[in-house]
Amino acid sequence: MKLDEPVATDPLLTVKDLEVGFESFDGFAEVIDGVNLSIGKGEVVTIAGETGCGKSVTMKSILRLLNQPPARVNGEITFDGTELLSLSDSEFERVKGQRMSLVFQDPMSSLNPTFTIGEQLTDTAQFGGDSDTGVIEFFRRKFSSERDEARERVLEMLREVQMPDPENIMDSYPSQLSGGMRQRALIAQALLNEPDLLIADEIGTALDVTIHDQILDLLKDLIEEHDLSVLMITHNLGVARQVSDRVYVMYGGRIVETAPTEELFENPKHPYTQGLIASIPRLTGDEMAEGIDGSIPEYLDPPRGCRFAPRCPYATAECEQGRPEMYQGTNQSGVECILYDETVELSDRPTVEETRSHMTRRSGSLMGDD
Ligand SMILES: Nc1ncnc2c1ncn2[C@@H]1O[C@H](COP(=O)(O)OP(=O)(O)OP(=O)(O)O)[C@@H](O)[C@H]1O
Repeated sequence: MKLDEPVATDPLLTVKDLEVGFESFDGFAEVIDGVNLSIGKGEVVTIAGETGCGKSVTMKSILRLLNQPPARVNGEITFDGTELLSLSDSEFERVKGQRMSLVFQDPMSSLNPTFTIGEQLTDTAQFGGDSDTGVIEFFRRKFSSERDEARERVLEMLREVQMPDPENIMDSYPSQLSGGMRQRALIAQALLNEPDLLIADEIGTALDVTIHDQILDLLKDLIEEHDLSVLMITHNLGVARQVSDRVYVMYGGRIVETAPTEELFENPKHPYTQGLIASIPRLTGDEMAEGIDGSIPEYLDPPRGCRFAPRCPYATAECEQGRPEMYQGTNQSGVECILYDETVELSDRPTVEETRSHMTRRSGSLMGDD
């Protein structure tokens, strides 16, 4: 059976056959089940899916942030030709420190409340990629002229992320900044050491819509100016549409569909992707789907076949038998659903409107008016 997702041209990061499970008193939870993905040089890729689909576990596996045990991680993660999972901790920290950066969703928990923005960002600018600087060397450098140069770089970067009044912000503590300013500070921090790969987890999600849009616009400009490769994680397909070149839709620890962003929105194939798109609030029209009925699979005892089958309006007995193939389309797209086997008539494949009407009918019947 062919399960491979299409691969990026000139990949910077490749994840192959990733499997991640967690040991617990109740048993073994098989969360990530054979994920393949890749990010090309200069490409912006999003992993999108509902809460609990495994986006963060995938991201944490790439960054080796999961404690083993209870986690068990298998597969291959290759960054610019280097296999990451087999590196020693110090070798990995060096690659991560010098070439990857992270922006987390909650700026308050990522910034240290007891140091000023200037102190924290200058430390990153000066020591960002050096994970093994000794204490004596750390203090020698901290009080050398190198510190002034690093501070200058921070100021420049704060201006680049359009931070208002950057000189003043350098002397402020995180709690004195608004949510949007804190997010800008974190983006500045992430870019200080000119990474090749930026990983952004639900960036700006906690902010109100206007500020969120401003942050995404800023991010788009910075990605282009700094020629970054980006892996974004979001539960919001609208965000994926705004910033990414390509999208991976994740469900129940598997990639169920991938396509270039425009193609995914114009012609979503998997019933789950269609359900997510149908759930995006529409500004016109009087009917809006309420979201996909049901909940994500129980990872301690996941469905044997397609993990979406229990929630899928088109599921048949065959869907419960085994995992569907990843049917590859043209142009780096693929869908893991038996409806895309070539023996299925085009007219028997669902459209977003059909999926929307299933969802609306269900939510209507829940309200007792069907
Ligand atoms: N350390 C852990 N131990 C046990 N189970 C875990 C652990 N971390 C995550 N999981 C389980 O893995 C599943 C996927 O979680 P994950 O956080 O990756 O989802 P997500 O798609 O990123 O959701 P969210 O958008 O809420 O972050 C969840 O069912 C979660 O309970």
